[in-house]
Amino acid sequence: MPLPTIEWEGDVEGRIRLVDQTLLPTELKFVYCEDIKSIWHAIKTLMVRGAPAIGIAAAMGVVLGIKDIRAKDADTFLKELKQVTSYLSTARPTAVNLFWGIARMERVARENKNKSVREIKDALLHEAIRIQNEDKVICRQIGENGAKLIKDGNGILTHCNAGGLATADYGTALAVLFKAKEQGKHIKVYADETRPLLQGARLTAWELVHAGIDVTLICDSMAAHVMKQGKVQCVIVGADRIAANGDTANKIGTYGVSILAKEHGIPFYVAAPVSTFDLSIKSGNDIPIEERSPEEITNGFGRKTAPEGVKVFNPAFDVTPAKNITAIITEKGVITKPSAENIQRLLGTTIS
Ligand SMILES: CSC[C@H]1O[C@H](OP(=O)(O)O)[C@H](O)[C@@H]1O
Repeated sequence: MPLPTIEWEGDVEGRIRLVDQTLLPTELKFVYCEDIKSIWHAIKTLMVRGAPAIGIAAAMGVVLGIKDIRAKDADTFLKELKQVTSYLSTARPTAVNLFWGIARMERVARENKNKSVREIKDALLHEAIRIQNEDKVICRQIGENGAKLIKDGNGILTHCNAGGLATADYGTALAVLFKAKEQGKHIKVYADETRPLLQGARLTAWELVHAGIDVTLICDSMAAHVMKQGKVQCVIVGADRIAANGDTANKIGTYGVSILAKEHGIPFYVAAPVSTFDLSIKSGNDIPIEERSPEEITNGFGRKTAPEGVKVFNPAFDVTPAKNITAIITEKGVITKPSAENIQRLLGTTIS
């Protein structure tokens, strides 16, 4: 049974329960967020992370935030709701799902503005839970669509974690692997450890070991060698924001892997829900790239690994150009050789 990454407990006065992913793989611990500051902190510090999971966390964070709104009328409530959503929007900049989740909540509030404040709050809670439950279905559809690209005996390289822990429970890139295994395909996965926060080593390897999938952990710098040895027949990664032309922001290092894949004639797949597309952004040049603290590199997991005062550059994401992407796997279908035209053809012009 897939592990629930994040769930709501109770009614509108309830709380969020989530897996604290910073403790994995050594400790599986559920923690509770009962106010908006604690969910903001959980997103910021990657206790909960991964674009779809961040979207769910933001939506549930809105429900935490409105607990403190005492407005009796809908107009005042909507004004105070804006303060809640503006605050949540500052947690992390790159994964568009955070802003997509918030926008869905704001839309529901507007649609219910002629009701009582209590009814609006109930509608917002239902929407947050709907977003979580939709993600469970969407990820399984991504798995179904992507597994068609996987052949029995394939070696597959992945980067970072786009597994159940990055979503409600089933993953995007890893959903394809889970589905391929369910179909009886024998696959061998090579998981990049993914410096500096090691989501590949700590999370992807953990998920795949528990799923009984053959996984080999490698350092990021080994990907080229493994490809040159003919061990990899395809690469599959997640995404945090996909521009209208198919340029894709994902964990730092993904762009380099796409170049290596191209050099070795290996298909490079991105798996992502439609909600990760940002059609308001024409190309990857416009995707905001989060920069994180130097300590993630100089004090990785509690050990000093760099001289005092050394300059550090720590972008958490990079952008893979559409020309390096063989196909984008979504719940609506597979977009081969992604471009503004075929993305619009599959998605239409708006993303709900
Ligand atoms: C299914 S989205 C997963 C995506 O999010 C990760 O970033 P972070 O761990 O910083 O939230 C990484 O880019 C994954 O590919």
